[in-house]
Amino acid sequence: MKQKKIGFIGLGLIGGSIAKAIRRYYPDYEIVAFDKNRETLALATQESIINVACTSIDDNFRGCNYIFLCAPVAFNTAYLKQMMPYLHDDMILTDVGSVKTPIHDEIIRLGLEDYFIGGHPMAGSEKSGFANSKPILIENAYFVLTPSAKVAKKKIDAYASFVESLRALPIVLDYHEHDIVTGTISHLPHIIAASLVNFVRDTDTKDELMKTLAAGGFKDITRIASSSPTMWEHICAQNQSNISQILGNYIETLNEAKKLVDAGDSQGIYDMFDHSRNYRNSMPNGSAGPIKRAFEIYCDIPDEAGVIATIATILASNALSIKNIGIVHNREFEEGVLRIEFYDSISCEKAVALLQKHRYIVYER
Ligand SMILES: NC(=O)c1ccc[n+]([C@@H]2O[C@H](COP(=O)([O-])OP(=O)(O)OC[C@H]3O[C@@H](n4cnc5c(N)ncnc54)[C@H](O)[C@@H]3O)[C@@H](O)[C@H]2O)c1
Ligand SMILES: O=C(O)C(=O)C[C@]1(C(=O)O)C=C[C@@H](O)C=C1
Repeated sequence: MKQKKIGFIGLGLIGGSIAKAIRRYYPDYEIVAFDKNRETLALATQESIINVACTSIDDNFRGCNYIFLCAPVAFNTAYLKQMMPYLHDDMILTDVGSVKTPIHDEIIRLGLEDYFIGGHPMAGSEKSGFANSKPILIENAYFVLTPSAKVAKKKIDAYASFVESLRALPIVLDYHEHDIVTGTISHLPHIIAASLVNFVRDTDTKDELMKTLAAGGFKDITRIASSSPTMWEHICAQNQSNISQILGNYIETLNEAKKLVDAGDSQGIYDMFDHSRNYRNSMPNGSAGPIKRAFEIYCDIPDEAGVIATIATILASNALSIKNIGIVHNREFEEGVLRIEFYDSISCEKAVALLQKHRYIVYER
């Protein structure tokens, strides 16, 4: 079978992670990449992730089966015209940008709808660049596909299968709807996180007490405030009208919360937290879709000798069989936690209760 050729324009966190996943599952595919950063290309070549490093968009991109545009969103759109000489009937042109309407508008303007299916992995990190990319980043994450109106169904099916084979979860959406949904669940939270951090900086005491005392709550809600300013400047400009509308509605919600506090409305305040807790707890933690959910829990462990043996003994002495156990580092638990896999959901639930009783911090995903 002829091996495929994949092109990347931009090989940072997301481009690099997709390229690494392709290299993992399709070691023989040819990967060509252009990135404006030469060190990135050198690193990707050194790690044998790419076969060809391009210092411009050149003839190396001829004959690609897929071309992934993985630069900041406005640059992806700006590159479309330059991609035209490299498009052919059997290929898919795609992107990974966090906003979809402007790139689709430009695709229509240039008459490239037969080739283009927008893409957007719903996974990421506050860290950027190829050095932080990992094949596991897209694993079990939704990967939104926004097909152009004229693209062949067989191309959509092929792209969805390719995404699945990289262990991500394809989901097809209309691109306008995509921009409203991501505006609410991704763009708004990034603006809230950034403005909250800046609010603390601006109102902190002289001796920076707020900065010193900020604990789990503040850190949980503001991790993403460390994200790339360039990436977010592009996203806010490209999804401007949706974000403006959503921000306006959200400010109304904040005003409602202020009214409850001002009025000392204890029932209203209770309800606000009760409703949010119920809805947040109803959000799926495990993977949905075609990839089977593992019955696993994650446990914070102290850095002490024998701790894994202690946990294994607690579980075994309560007749809970472990399928797999080991320390993991992934996009969520970068410092590393103990991952324990069981054979069924009941064992999982019993293990959580048991370990919590022994004062371990346990996460279910
Ligand atoms: N970071 C996330 O959480 C996340 C998640 C999903 C999608 N995205 C989208 O993925 C895209 C890339 O984001 P990222 O997080 O990988 O950013 P990144 O900064 O890690 O990577 C961007 C890469 O593009 C290169 N680049 C920048 N301008 C370029 C240009 N003009 N020409 C060629 N290369 C250029 C940079 O050198 C870098 O290697 C963005 O469109 C973003 O909206 C990001
Ligand atoms: O986990 C993170 O750090 C992210 O911000 C990832 C995140 C998000 O969830 O908002 C960021 C931008 C994307 O387009 C998709 C995913």
